[in-house]
Amino acid sequence: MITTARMGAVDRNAAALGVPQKQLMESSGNAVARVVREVASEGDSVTIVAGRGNNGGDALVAARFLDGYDLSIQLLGRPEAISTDIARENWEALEEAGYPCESVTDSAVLELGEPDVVVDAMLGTGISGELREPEASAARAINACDATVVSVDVPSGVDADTGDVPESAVEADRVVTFHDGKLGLAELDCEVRVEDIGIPAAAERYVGPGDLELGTPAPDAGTRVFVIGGGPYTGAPALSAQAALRAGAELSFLACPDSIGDVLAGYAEDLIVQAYDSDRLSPDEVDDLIETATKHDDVVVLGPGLGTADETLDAARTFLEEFEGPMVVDADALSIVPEVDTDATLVCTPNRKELAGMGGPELDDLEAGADEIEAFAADLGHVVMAKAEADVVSDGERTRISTRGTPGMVVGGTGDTLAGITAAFMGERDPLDAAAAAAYANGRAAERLEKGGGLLASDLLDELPGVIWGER
Ligand SMILES: NC(=O)C1=CN([C@@H]2O[C@H](COP(=O)(O)OP(=O)(O)OC[C@H]3O[C@@H](n4cnc5c(N)ncnc54)[C@H](O)[C@@H]3O)[C@@H](O)[C@H]2O)[C@H](O)CC1
Ligand SMILES: [K+]
Repeated sequence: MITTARMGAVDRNAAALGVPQKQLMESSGNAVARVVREVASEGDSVTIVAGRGNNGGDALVAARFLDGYDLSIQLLGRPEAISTDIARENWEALEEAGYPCESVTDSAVLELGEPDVVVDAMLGTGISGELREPEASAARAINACDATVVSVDVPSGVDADTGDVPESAVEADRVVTFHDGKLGLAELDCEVRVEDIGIPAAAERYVGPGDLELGTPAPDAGTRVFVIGGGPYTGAPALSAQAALRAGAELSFLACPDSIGDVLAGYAEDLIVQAYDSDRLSPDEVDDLIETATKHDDVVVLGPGLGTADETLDAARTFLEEFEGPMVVDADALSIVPEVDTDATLVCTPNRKELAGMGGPELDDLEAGADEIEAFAADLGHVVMAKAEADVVSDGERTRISTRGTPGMVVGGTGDTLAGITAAFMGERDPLDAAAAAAYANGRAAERLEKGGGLLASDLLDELPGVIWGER
């Protein structure tokens, strides 16, 4: 099963891999025609009712695969109103080649007659809410006639994600949907066929620009990130907190020992430092930290630069046990995740060594070990983003790989930026989608800098907005 948002992301990744949407539309149209051939006999009359989006475009392609039938092609609206280039090009090709095309500009004029088959291609995944005119009248006409109704992708009007069926929706006999099943089609009383349209498996497996779009909230999402880190180290928490801002967080707070508060504040005026009265994180601070994070619906980053003092790990353990919000767990805090029972929503971001230290697989090549990482994430019950040349992100059921980045990223601190970006995205996005998008953004930032060696994690910061809002 796939959501329509994820389907859109996979489409976009396919285009980035060199398989553009128009090619997918050709496959979709072909698949629609195959189902029409199953329900119609040679010479039967087939009426295509096409909307102005790509759902209509699929059916316009199908027309070219239906020689031998008594075809009628009705476009709902004026050709100038076709909303995508690829659908318009397919319309123009039909007109040019002399197919029986009509543009219906007044819904009352949709003359269905008594066709044997109607292809319902008014609306697919682009719909929201009850059908508007002229689609609503056209749906009534389709439902009133005796024809076998073949719906393209989804019966027009039905929400492919939720399965909501508004009163005005088309009642289909058959549905041809593409690439993968849609949750919203499961309850329908008709035959649903899932057809392969030639999307490369890599478009789902490897993160691409579609994942960036899917996992990145709008720049005004208003997410607050709360980094709990520092003590023995100062750079790591500052990088996480700054990366969160560059990735669109509205505010980035840093909770740290007061011994380093001034140092952290001195790194960047954009950070809000909340120092506690101690040399390192200890259980005494946890209640306050949870109260602050919970009150403001913060996304927490726990771990960067915390160190491994016993009392610090005790504090991290208590925090995990008691916090119930979204959080990224990185670095020194990772080792305790397997021992705690938590209601928080976690993305854990171990490198190879930390992964093994958590009881996960010992791997040289993370990509080759993706199945083992998936199994580990399933056991752990949290999203795992294992980091190396390839980053492997898994929630135990879904696994995505990012091969973006450069060898220069081995430098210290690039994991800290990744944790901050992930947190900024997690405020408004599914944790797996957020983590996958963050891996892509962090890696692309390094690629854009084109440094063979000598990359600094702090170099990535300036580059992030251009990647995130320029490439999504
Ligand atoms: N990988 C794939 O699955 C592929 C699917 N394809 C097909 O593309 C459609 C989705 O196309 P899109 O252009 O995004 O949207 P629609 O055609 O569904 O319609 C958009 C159109 O409809 C208007 N609209 C929205 N809500 C309503 C409403 N309630 N009443 C009337 N009109 C409405 C909106 O304004 C838009 O203009 C997918 O389903 C597949 O069929 C591709 O062919 C390739 C790959
Ligand atoms: K449809």
